[in-house]
Amino acid sequence: MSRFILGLTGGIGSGKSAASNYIAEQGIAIVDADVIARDVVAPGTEGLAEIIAHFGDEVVDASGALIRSKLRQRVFENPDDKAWINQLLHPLIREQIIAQLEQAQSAYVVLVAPLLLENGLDALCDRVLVIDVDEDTQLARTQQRDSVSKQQVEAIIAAQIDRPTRLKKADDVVSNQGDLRDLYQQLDRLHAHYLELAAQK
Ligand SMILES: CC(C)(COP(=O)(O)OP(=O)(O)OC[C@H]1O[C@@H](n2cnc3c(N)ncnc32)[C@H](O)[C@@H]1O)[C@@H](O)C(=O)NCCC(=O)NCCS
Ligand SMILES: Nc1ncnc2c1ncn2[C@@H]1O[C@H](COP(=O)(O)OP(=O)(O)OP(=O)(O)O)[C@@H](O)[C@H]1O
Repeated sequence: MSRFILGLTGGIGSGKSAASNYIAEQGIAIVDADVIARDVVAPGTEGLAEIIAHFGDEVVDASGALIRSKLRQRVFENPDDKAWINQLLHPLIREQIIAQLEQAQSAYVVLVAPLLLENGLDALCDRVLVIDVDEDTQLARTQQRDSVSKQQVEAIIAAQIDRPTRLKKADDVVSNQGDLRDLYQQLDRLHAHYLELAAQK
């Protein structure tokens, strides 16, 4: 692929969506793995049919839609269930990511994925930007956003790459410990840099 692809990652609740929404406002195309992860289990998909065959009818509601909170509980309480859902969904997600990256049209393209480094999706990218916060901030912001227990967020953090390893793999790091204005200021500088790098490619 000749276009410049920025991989954007970070742990749960680090601010990936806040960062990518801001970059999107600058006219940059975003491919979001979390959005794709929802599409591949939408009603009527092969992905959802396999989930029902494995977990049973209790993970879907009366309309046939996946009850995500139920699956989340199963997946992050049971390592075998987590391994099973990952082996089902990660190839489907990867395939869609590649298709969307090929179609994206803008000065550069951002691939946002919580498991960018864990799943080797960084191989698709020219550069990796990590959104970084400490674990207390991850816990506080995720619990404020979702109705989810501290224990469950801790289990999700434990299922992701550890912070020092993530930071070591980054080309660029943005700290999101401050307020959103502070985040946007750091992103403004990087965006200008990415436009230059993309123009050189
Ligand atoms: C378990 C599910 C149904 C829970 O859905 P829910 O709507 O509650 O959460 P959502 O999808 O928004 O994910 C929230 C965050 O959890 C983390 N997370 C999700 N799945 C995983 C996973 N398999 N391993 C580690 N962390 C994960 C990410 O940081 C993500 O941003 C869902 O996360 C899922 O289908 N996960 C498997 C697919 C996957 O790996 N998605 C991540 C994108 S590649
Ligand atoms: N700098 C900030 N100050 C205060 N709140 C913030 C800041 N950045 C993000 N948030 C809030 O913290 C929560 C988590 O941010 P966001 O959803 O962007 O994280 P994420 O990395 O995309 O999470 P996930 O991995 O769960 O998809 C959101 O409710 C968001 O509005």
